[in-house]
Amino acid sequence: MALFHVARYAGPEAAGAEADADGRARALLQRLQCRARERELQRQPLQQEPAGSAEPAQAAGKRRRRPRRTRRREGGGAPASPGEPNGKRRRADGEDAGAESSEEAPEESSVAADAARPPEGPGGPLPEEAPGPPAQALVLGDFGRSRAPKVQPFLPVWLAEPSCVGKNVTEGLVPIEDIPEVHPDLQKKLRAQGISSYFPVQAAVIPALLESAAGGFLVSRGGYWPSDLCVSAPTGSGKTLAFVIPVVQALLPRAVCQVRALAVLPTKELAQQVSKVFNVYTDATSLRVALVTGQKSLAKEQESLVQKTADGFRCLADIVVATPGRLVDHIDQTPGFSLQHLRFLVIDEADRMIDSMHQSWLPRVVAAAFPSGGTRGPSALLQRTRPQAVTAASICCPQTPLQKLLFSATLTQNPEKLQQLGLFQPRLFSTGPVRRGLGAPDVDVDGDLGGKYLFPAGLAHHYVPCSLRSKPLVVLHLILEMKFSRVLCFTNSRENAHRLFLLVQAFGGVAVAEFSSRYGPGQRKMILKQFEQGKIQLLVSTDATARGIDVQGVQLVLNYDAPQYLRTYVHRVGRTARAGKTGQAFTLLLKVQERRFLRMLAEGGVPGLQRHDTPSELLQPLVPRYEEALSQLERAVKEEQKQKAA
Ligand SMILES: Nc1ncnc2c1ncn2[C@@H]1O[C@H](COP(=O)(O)OP(=O)(O)OP(=O)(O)O)[C@@H](O)[C@H]1O
Repeated sequence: MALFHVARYAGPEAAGAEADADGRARALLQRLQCRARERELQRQPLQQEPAGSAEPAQAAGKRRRRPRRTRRREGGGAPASPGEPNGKRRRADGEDAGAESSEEAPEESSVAADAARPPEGPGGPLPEEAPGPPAQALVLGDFGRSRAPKVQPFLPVWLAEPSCVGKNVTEGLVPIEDIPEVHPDLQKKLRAQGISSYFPVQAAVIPALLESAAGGFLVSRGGYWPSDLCVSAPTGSGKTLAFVIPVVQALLPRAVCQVRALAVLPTKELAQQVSKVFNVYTDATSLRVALVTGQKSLAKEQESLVQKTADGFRCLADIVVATPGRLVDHIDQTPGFSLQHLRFLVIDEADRMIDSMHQSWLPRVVAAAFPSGGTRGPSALLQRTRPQAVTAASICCPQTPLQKLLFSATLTQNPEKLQQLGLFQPRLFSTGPVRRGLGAPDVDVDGDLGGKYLFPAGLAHHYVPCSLRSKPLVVLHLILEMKFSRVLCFTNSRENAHRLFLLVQAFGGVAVAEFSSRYGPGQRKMILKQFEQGKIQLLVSTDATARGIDVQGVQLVLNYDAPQYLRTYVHRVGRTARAGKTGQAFTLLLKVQERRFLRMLAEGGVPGLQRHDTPSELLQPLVPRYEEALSQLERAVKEEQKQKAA
């Protein structure tokens, strides 16, 4: 006889494959429970309900639908070809594969949450397949009988009590001269770039980083290792300069050329963007920046990293900006590429990089930075060991510490995920919301009740209810009506991006281009450049441009396909309203998507979401041209399919 029934508790942040597997298992369990309940109800109605009452049947019907809802994916429709496969995951080339997909591992997926939620209704009988416990048995996690109380996260102190940073980049600016610790040459460069004040996140992080690097390349005063830093601030709030300035300054007194700073980013485009910023601030210094993303051949990249000399190898780069896969290639295959002097490891878009930890790039970097075999020669003097307690012995040898710097607009608050990064006495800088403790509501630094993430103050959020057939028409209407010169439109798959691009092109009157893994890195670079230059009015893109990409003057972000996860929404809409500017975000929603999407945004604390209706009278004038464009699209798609088959 079973004494205990253990109902498993799934944490709120079930993610990735685990969540999928869990979700499937739970959906199966729910289906079994529902079936058992239906059978029970069929037996009961004669006792409880008057004959002919429709309620039990309805109730059973309602319950029957629940498990199906947990599996549904709201991918949105194909632009012009309903019935086409939609939202299919596709591996893009190299590092960008994950970025292309709209399926960012959910930080907290509502679908998973739905699946994890116990079946509703008190006193529901247990399924026949799983006979109930004896009356006197202790039932652990008895979800079937009572609703499980929401588990409050218990956060470590460093996560629960961050250093608060102002969220608004138009307020609380700090004039450059008010942070005199920044090197005069760098101040001059900032001014030359048109920057006269630091944004709040920069004003908080730059002095903290400079202070932790005050001991030069060696451990800080008193032999203490510097804390690793985590920075969570909204999109477009200037996080890049928050690490570029202090890293460049710390490396300026360059005794010998070694890789002392490494920035790892999830996509080639982002890495390129960050290396460009490093180049601006290292210009006219002796510091060299190398970009390793796989855009060039391995041999070409090796030439920028190391040079063979008579007695070994000479390092050519002080700062390396890399994508994780290519970085590991160089650790494995580039003779003389050493990370033994690495002082800063910058992990930008850190939550996304944690998702890519299965590639094991971080353990490889750490192993390369702390070689176990011991070093010979002059550098043996600075041989370092992993962080340890400060003792008289540990401070008698000079040591170069390795400091990890994490940045993201959607930094995870999940200690288990962060633990994978092996952070040393971490310190968090956050624009909130701050979790004040068990049961207390989240409060942001300005005292407002906040949601999960913060958004740029100048961003206006809208949603547009529409049907699958009218989606492309609504896009055309919005673009033609609003007359914005730079619009970024996101789809959930590269097929959708391609078809929408072909359709808008066939419609005419809009300078349109597409951005996805259909194009090679060189072409993608050119497309982004043209978009930045204003030669492209509408860029239809997969999520490859959703994160970090900083294109000046994007006034409108259109979610042609609604994003499935809040994190994806935060990053997509964050391509506009950057650096204190204003911007608009419109999300097209099918009827079936509305409820879930609005709930997701409400939980995420999206401020002032507005409904924007597009009555059919407004769309009507576009219909004749649109239908012509549709037939052109059909022909183009057939032609492409023929070419593919040939
Ligand atoms: N102090 C400043 N004054 C004016 N503009 C700034 C300042 N700091 C950064 N910027 C500009 O703000 C824009 C956004 O900066 P950045 O790309 O670093 O944002 P971010 O916080 O990294 O955004 P995301 O989370 O989307 O990657 C850039 O164009 C940058 O040049």
